[in-house]
Order: sequence, then C-alpha cells, then structure tokens
Amino acid sequence: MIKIVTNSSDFNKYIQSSQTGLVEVERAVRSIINKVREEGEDGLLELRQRFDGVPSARPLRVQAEEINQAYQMVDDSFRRALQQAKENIYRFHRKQERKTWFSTEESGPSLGQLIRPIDRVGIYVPGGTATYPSSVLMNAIPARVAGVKEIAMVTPPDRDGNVPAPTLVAAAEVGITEIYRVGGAHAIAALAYGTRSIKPVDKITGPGNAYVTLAKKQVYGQVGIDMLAGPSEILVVADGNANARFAAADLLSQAEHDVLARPLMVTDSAILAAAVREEIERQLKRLSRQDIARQSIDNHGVIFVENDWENIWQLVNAIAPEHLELLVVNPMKMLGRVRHAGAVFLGPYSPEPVGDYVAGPNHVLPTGGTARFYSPLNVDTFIKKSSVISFSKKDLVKEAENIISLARVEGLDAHARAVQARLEED
Ligand SMILES: NC(=O)c1ccc[n+]([C@@H]2O[C@H](COP(=O)([O-])OP(=O)(O)OC[C@H]3O[C@@H](n4cnc5c(N)ncnc54)[C@H](O)[C@@H]3O)[C@@H](O)[C@H]2O)c1
Ligand SMILES: N[C@H](CO)Cc1c[nH]c[nH+]1
Ligand SMILES: [Zn+2]
Repeated sequence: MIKIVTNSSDFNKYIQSSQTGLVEVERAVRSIINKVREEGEDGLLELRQRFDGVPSARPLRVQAEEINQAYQMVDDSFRRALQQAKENIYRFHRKQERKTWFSTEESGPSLGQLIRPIDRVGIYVPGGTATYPSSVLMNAIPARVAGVKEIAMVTPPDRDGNVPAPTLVAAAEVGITEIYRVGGAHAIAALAYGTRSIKPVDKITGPGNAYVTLAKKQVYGQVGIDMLAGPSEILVVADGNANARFAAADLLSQAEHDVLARPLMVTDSAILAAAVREEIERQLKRLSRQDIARQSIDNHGVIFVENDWENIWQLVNAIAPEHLELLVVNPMKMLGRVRHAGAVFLGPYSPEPVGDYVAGPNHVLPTGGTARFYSPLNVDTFIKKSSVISFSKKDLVKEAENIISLARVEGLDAHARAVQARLEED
C-alpha cells in the first residue's frame, strides 16, 4: 500500500531518501564500464549475454532486412499514432531552432555565436521490461532538428536477440539505420569508448533504468550527456476537489515503469489521500504490469498530507519532480509557484501520458531532483556554440589599455605583450 505521511517533520526523510545514490548499482556499473574499456567488443558481448541473455554469436548491429520485416509486424493503428506523435514532436521542437548570429553595429568589433550540431550522437532507447518506440522519437527528433548527421542507437533486445518491431519502425521513420542490439550500462560504455564495431560518439542522450543512468554519469567527460533521466517519477498536487480515480491512475501510470519509479502525491485533504490510496489498490489489480507497479507503490510511493499551501509549494520545489501534475482549482494561476519540475501538467484533462506520447514536448526528463539544474531533452542538447570575435586595429587600440591593465593584475605579462605588439607595429 502507498504510505500516507501526515507529520511534516517526516517529509524531509522521504525527499532525501529518494534523492540519494544507489551505491551498490554505482559499483556494479563501474566494473561493467571497465570491462568494456579493457576488453572491448568481447567484453561487451559477454556482458550482453550475462545481463540480457542474448547469445554472443548474435551480431551487434541490426540488419536492414530486420528493419524491413519490422514494418510487416506492426499494425496500422500503431503507424498512424506514430505519425501523429512524430508530427507533434517535430512541431514543438522546431520552435527551439537556433541560428548562428553576428552583431551588426556599424562601429566597433563584430561579435557573434556559431551554432553547430554535434557530429555524432548515441541515443539510448530503453527496453529491459517494456518497449519504447516513443523514446526513439523523443531522442531523435530534436537531434534531427539540430542537424545532427550521425545517430547511433542502442537498445536491449529480447531474449531471442530481436529488437521489438515497433522500436525498429520508429527508428526507420526518423532515418536511423545504425542500430545496435545491446542495452544497459555496457551499451553506454560501448558508445563512450567504442568497440571493434561501434564507433565512439560525442554525446549520449536518452532515458533508462538506474544502471543506464549511473553509467551515463560515469562516462560524462569522455563524452557529453544530456542529463540524468532515470526511473520515472510523478508528483501529483491535489486539492480536496480533485478526482481520486484520476490521481490514482496517474500515479500508477509512472509506477508501472520500474520497481524504482517514484509515485508521489501531496494534498491538503486527508479524505482525498485515503480515497486515492483505496483507488490505487482497486486499479492495481487490473494492470498487466502489476508486479512492477506494486513494488514501486509499496516501496517508493508516498502521499503527503499538509494543510499549509506554503509548505506544499516548498515540498514541490524540494522534490523537483520529473513530472508534476496540478489537480487543483485554477492550475494556471498556481504555475507561478513552480520553480523546479521536468514537465508540468495542468488540470484534470492533462494526464501525464499525454506528454509521454503525443503532446509534443519531450518526455526525456530529469529525475532524482536534478530538475533543479537540468531541462527536458531539447534542440539545444544537440548543438554547441562557438564564440566569434573580430577586432579591427581601431577597435584594439580603443581597448588596449584595459586589456593590458587586466593582464598585469593577473600577472600575465605575455598577454599584455600580445596586444602591445600590435600597437608597436609601425
Ligand atoms: N526519465 C525519463 O525521461 C524516462 C523516460 C522513459 C523511461 N524512463 C525509465 O527508463 C527505464 C526503463 O527501464 P528498463 O529496465 O525497462 O530498461 P533499460 O533499457 O533502461 O534497462 C535494461 C537494461 O538494464 C540492464 N540491467 C538490468 N539489471 C541489471 C543488473 N542487475 N546488472 C547490470 N545490468 C542490469 C540490462 O542490461 C538491460 O539491458 C525505467 O526506469 C523508466 O522509468 C525514464
Ligand atoms: N513516462 C516516461 C518518462 O518518465 C516516458 C514514457 C515513455 N513511454 C511511456 N512513458
Ligand atoms: Zn510513462
């Protein structure tokens, strides 16, 4: 059963325990990464066999033929839904496009920013316990809008070594053909360091379980990463008027992702809290992934009951959840109180799964409190900027004294001389 916590002095305990690291997993991930670094592809295939049960003889790269066959295996309703989702996600992300710019003032130096896409990106598409074609779109579309040319995709195959057909079709629809059937921390290591058949990438993006997420954290620096997008979270903020059936369904929608998923709620109504708890038990029984959802609800689920709305907003921002639902009267007005959240869903008809699939904003979102400093996956994730500086002699003469004086204070004589050399030119 989900815990109901009414004593606000206990709140911190629940927030902190959910944001602290998983030491055992961190250690396991370190040794997985080292094995791939030291033993390359042989180590990778051994780990794939151990963790994904795939015979090492099964080639890493998915063949073009498998992608063609995948189209025969998906139905029309999936293809229509995929097209609609793709269109909506493209529309939202195109609004984020950036252009190279230069200052256009008539006098003074020319300054600007070069915008360049990252050359080669590795995207992780989860697949350990569910199939995520939607995550293919969410990763690839902002990369395409940014202009990334090379996208390598990794995803865990099933026990027979096959990548699910919907995942392959989604990849083909966004022009990805470099697909490797491998998941987990070992796949992240292979993307970061390269193996015989996988060329290393410049940046790794995408969500995953604790192994994947901690692996991304550990390879950061060797490659760029988007963020820490680990086991799913939802925080439902509900007042006494909220619908208990809706709140319970939304909590379960994230609980079913992972035994480590965090379904949280805060309300000022003890009556609603009890009703939601009852509803969760009733709805859980009908779910196909009830084993996973049950563990998430029992071990990580909490309903906080708090009368003071000032304290409620403090709690929301301290948790900094991946998904925040506002099931309150006039949610738009309450938006101003939100400082940290991956995505905010307003009102009873914006349930979290709308954002997972079709709304358009990205569903790859920061977890574990990292929405305090990370943003959703977006076009900027796939670009980088270079500053451009162009001074004429006149511009340099004007600034020379300032440069020389700052360089002297820093004790960097050669810096000052680089400027003086130009002043003494003729
Ligand atoms: N934050 C986000 O934006 C977001 C979006 C979508 C999904 N998710 C999350 O992605 C995750 C998907 O999880 P999943 O497990 O279904 O798929 P996954 O692909 O993330 O993880 C499966 C892999 O984990 C590895 N693994 C499992 N147990 C292991 C062990 N004991 N030791 C070493 N490696 C092990 C296996 O190699 C397997 O390939 C869920 O946590 C879900 O909540 C997050
Ligand atoms: N809710 C997940 C992010 O935490 C994304 C997702 C994909 N498919 C279904 N849900
Ligand atoms: Zn989801």
